[in-house]
Amino acid sequence: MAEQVPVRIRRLPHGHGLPLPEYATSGAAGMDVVSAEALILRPGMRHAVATGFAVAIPPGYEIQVRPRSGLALKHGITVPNTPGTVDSDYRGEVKVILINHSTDNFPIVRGDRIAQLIVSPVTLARWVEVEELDDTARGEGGFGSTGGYAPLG
Ligand SMILES: O=c1ccn([C@H]2C[C@H](O)[C@@H](COP(=O)(O)OP(=O)(O)OP(=O)(O)O)O2)c(=O)[nH]1
Repeated sequence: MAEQVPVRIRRLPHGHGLPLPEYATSGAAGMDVVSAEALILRPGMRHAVATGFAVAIPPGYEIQVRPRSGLALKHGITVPNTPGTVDSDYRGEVKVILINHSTDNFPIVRGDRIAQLIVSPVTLARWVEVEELDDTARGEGGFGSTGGYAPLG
C-alpha cells in the first residue's frame, strides 16, 4: 500500500452522520466525497456544494477536487474549476463546485458521492528572471502549431 499522509479533518455541525471521504477501492487515487446538502442542479446551474467538513492539510500538500467520470458521462455533471484547489492554510468548509451541462435537472441527495478528492504534493517555485531564454525546436509554436489532431506524419 502507498504511504498515507495524515490529514486533520473536522466535521462541521451539518456534516455529522455523513461518511468522511473514502477510497472506494484499494487502488483508487481519489477519495469519494459526499454532499452534505440536498438540492436540484438545474440545467446550466452552478453551485458550491457543502461537504460538511474542514481540513488542515499538512504544509507541502494540497487537495484537488476532481469530477467523477460517471457523473460527467451519464449526467453532464462536472467541476467547472477542475481541479479545484484546497490550500494547506484553508480552514473553511471544503466545497465542491458543480455545474450541470445537461438539459435535465440533476437532483442531489444528502450523502450522494458528488466528486473525488486527491491529496497531492505541491512543488513551490521561485522565478529566475533572465533577458533571453534558451532555443528549442518548438520555439514559440503552440496552440496547434504541430498540425491539429490528425496523426503525425
Ligand atoms: O473547489 C474548491 C476550490 C476552493 N475551495 C476553497 C479552498 C481554497 O483554499 C479556497 C480558495 O480557493 P482558490 O484559491 O481556488 O480561490 P480564489 O478564487 O483564488 O479565492 P481566494 O482569493 O480566496 O484564494 O477555497 C474549495 O473548498 N473548493
